[in-house]
Amino acid sequence: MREPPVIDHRPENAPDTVVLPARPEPIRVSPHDTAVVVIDMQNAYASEGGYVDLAGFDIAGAAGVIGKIGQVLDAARGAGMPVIFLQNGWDAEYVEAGTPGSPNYHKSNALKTMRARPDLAGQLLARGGWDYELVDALTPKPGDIRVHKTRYSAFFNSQLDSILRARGIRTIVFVGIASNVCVESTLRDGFHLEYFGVMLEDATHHLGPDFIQQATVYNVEKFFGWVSTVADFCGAVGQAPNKEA
Ligand SMILES: NC(=O)N/C=C\C(=O)O
Repeated sequence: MREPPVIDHRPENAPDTVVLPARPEPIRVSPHDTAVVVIDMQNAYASEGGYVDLAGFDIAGAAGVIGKIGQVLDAARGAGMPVIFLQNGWDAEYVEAGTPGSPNYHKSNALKTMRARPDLAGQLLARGGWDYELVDALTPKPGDIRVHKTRYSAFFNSQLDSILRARGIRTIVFVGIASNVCVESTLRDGFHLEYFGVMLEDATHHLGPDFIQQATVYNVEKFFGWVSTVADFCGAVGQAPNKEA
């Protein structure tokens, strides 16, 4: 079988690019125009006692993902790529969460859990609280960027698009939780905004049964972007000249 062609959106012979092995095709990336976007690695989504644990989802896979994301971030920072952490949630009064006139009010499992358990009122995904904070192991380093978001897609009503465009970013490497909700929503919106989205499948984790992860990987690979792995990402960007050098 013939090898698939390398996907490359830059002029021929653009400097400082490396080929990232990916499905369905390898894709050429450059530290000059690639950012790593870390979706919602907050206690809410990755720690025992956080929102998704309290809401009854299985978070057993989250611990492994934290370590994988740490490897990705070390490689990205070493290559001079921007690292952008998204944090999902709302103000302490939950104004940003929406009223009963918002679908979010009815679909958010955090809001539903708090309505079912009044002892948790004010604790889930509220800015300033433990649940909203990033997990300790992924504390941002100097130069990393944090962006607040209030809905599943990190592009909606946030600073993300401006931050990426101001830095000339064209390719976004996605890691984080949950593959099938905020990662996929953001990658899809990125596609419609003309970003090339790459999901590192072993640095993401899903909410729901295991087939859900496969469904997201299928959607990304077939319709919205590219799927790669932590080892391939670290191997590829490890060869890229550091743009600060
Ligand atoms: N970060 C996410 O994918 N969030 C998914 C569900 C939620 O925030 O309720």
